[in-house]
Amino acid sequence: MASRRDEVIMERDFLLLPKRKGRYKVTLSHRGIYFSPVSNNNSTYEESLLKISDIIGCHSLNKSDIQSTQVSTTDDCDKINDVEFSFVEPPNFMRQIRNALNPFSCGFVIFAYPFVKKKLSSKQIRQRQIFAFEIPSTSNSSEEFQERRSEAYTWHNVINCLTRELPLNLQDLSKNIPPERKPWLFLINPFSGPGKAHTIFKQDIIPILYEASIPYKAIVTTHAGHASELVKTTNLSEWYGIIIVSGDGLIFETINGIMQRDDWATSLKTPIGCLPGGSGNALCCSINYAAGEPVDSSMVLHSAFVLVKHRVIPMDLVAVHLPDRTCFSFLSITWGIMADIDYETEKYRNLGETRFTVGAVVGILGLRTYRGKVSFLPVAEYVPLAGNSTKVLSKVRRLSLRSRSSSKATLSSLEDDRIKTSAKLLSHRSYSMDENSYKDCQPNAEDSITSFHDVTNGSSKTSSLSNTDSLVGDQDTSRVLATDRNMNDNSEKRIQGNFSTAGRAGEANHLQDDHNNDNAYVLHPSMNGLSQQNEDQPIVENGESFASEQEPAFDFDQSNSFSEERTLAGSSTNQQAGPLPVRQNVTDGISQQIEKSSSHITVLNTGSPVGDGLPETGRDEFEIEEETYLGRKADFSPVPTPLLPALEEPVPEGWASVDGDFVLVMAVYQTHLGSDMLAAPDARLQDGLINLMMVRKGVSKANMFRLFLSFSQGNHVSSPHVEVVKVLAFRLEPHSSNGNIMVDGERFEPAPIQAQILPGLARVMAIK
Ligand SMILES: Nc1ncnc2c1ncn2[C@@H]1O[C@H](COP(=O)(O)OP(=O)(O)OP(=O)(O)O)[C@@H](O)[C@H]1O
Repeated sequence: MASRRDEVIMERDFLLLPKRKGRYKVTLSHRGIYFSPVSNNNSTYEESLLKISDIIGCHSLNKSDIQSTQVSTTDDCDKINDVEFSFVEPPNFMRQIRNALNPFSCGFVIFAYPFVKKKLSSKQIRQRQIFAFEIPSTSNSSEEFQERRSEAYTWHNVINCLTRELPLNLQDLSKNIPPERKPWLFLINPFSGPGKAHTIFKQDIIPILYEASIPYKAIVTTHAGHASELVKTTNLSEWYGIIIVSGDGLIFETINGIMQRDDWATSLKTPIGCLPGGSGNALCCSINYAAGEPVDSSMVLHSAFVLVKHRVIPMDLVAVHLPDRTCFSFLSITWGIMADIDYETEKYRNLGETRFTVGAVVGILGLRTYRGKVSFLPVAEYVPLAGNSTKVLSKVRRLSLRSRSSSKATLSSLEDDRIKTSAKLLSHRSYSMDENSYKDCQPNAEDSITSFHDVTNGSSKTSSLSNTDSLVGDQDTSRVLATDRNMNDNSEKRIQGNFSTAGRAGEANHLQDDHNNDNAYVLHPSMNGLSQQNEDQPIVENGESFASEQEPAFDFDQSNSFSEERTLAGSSTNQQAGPLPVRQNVTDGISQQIEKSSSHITVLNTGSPVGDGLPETGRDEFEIEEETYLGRKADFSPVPTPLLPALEEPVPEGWASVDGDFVLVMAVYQTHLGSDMLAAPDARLQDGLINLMMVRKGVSKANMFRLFLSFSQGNHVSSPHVEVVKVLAFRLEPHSSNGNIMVDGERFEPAPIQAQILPGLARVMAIK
């Protein structure tokens, strides 16, 4: 018997359906469900383990429960539930289980997605496995049936609590009843990428939602801008989260729609999930990568798994000031070859990711350069290239970031739905990157000594920072402090900004404020019914595959249930879309912050760019509202961007500038720009940093080919042709109107733009 290190929660004998061949001893622990045949002789059997971390749901096996759920459809829901049940037909194996049930069967079905080795490959991929456990009956009495039934419920409920990471009452297991989930809102773009988003949703996602007992509503977008219109007016509190089944364009549209609401700060707490339906799917790739899931063609299943098993995690956004508006980006800003590839291959989006490969070849063969100026606020010392040489004489120091492991502290801090974390800017050069807590970084003597990772020689150093220009990051103490040579003895020129992140409760909290949803279009998958197998995914029981019968393909359009826009009957607050958060220069922002005068968060005067309009006497310290970004109090006010002056004004002191000819300028804040483009390998969803990369004129086409080939592994960051700088803010000033500027895949005319990181502003459904 396998050794177990965790506590046994429940244990008893079961029969394994549909065969009922012999009894199995089944033990439930926090780690998983162990089971092995009960032998009548002395022979020993190997014990199997279904890990809780691989299980997405558990349904009751009780036949009467299944029937009662099926007949419990109301008039309102009839149509939807017809769709539900006609689509989620039991697959072959599930049908066998269903047929094996009798009216007195009691037990539970487990839906798990463990990693298995892919056939003819060394790759590990997740695969659906279904196990049905029935409690053997000992008599025909109704008392015995009731006992078995209530015991089966307890198993089913406890397993669901464990899979949803809900706290368990170990004293009285029957008290563990997981709360119903709040419905999820899916927005599906039928024209994204190769146009498969709708099919993916029907074939791959609905069964998984069913297995995980997640109620949902799906809206297929009918036009560009549809998602934005919806999220601007919908009562978002009705939904657990918004899940985008598309590419990155629809995520951009959704986030920017939310940011146009008056209550943007509150609304942005609605978690955003994504499923890969587009051609690049950069956020899906980045989320999968952060979760340790494969980032490849099997991504739909892995993304769906991450989605169902997610926690709510803060994600950085970037405020982008364009000449005529502000938008909010979650992915990247590109100019030069990457932007050209992205824009010029849009017409080939039906090729999926291949369009980027074709575009790269065309782009490199006709390599273009663009003249302009890039200014930025680095978090580490920036050592510029010598002249126009493509050889980096001295590499930029980069930060050594924390590991990608999950931060329980962050998650638990979110559950209070209060600010318990904050990132502080102690000066233009200092920034806390601690994922766990963004602890206070009040300057003191200790702070002047800490360590940084110097990529030039790969060594960690301890450095005294007084009068240095280096970023200092102490990973262990969660402190980052740096002093700026220009600011050190000049408090008037220091900025001390604080970006606070307020948390949203994780799922457990969401569930607590669940409510009855009477929306006619919300689908409620049965908690107890049986699911259709995704035909691409063989069902495996104990490692044995069960070929599924060919199910007739469901005609989605005929159902008329998802293929058209649905009004959110009863779900709209009729709230007017708020004014687009306007670009706010530092002066305005700080003036406003003074008016609010609050505790906790302190912004010191930034010096020159802030000068106008501020009282001379008030320059040292201004206070801004607590919960600047995410608290409810931030609603109805523009998003503060204290690092950015007005676009017409010069950049502040302490910024670096590079003027010249560029092949590429790229600012990335997610790891991936596509499944084959590990653009910023050490980026994190919530590290509060922009990875600014520049390739200057002079690089040969052969080297550009090499550079693009090295992209898939993220090795381009160590290429001598690529400058990588981690920055908090930057400005890009093209000297001509040629080319394209792409923000999250959306094109903008080449014109001056500037951007600032907004740490942890959004919420995503991910696993860290
Ligand atoms: N029904 C629709 N008809 C036409 N355009 C739509 C519709 N729904 C959404 N859109 C628009 O389609 C655009 C492209 O979508 P999206 O970026 O999600 O796909 P993609 O470009 O193929 O994927 P990726 O960004 O990953 O390359 C978005 O800007 C969105 O506004």
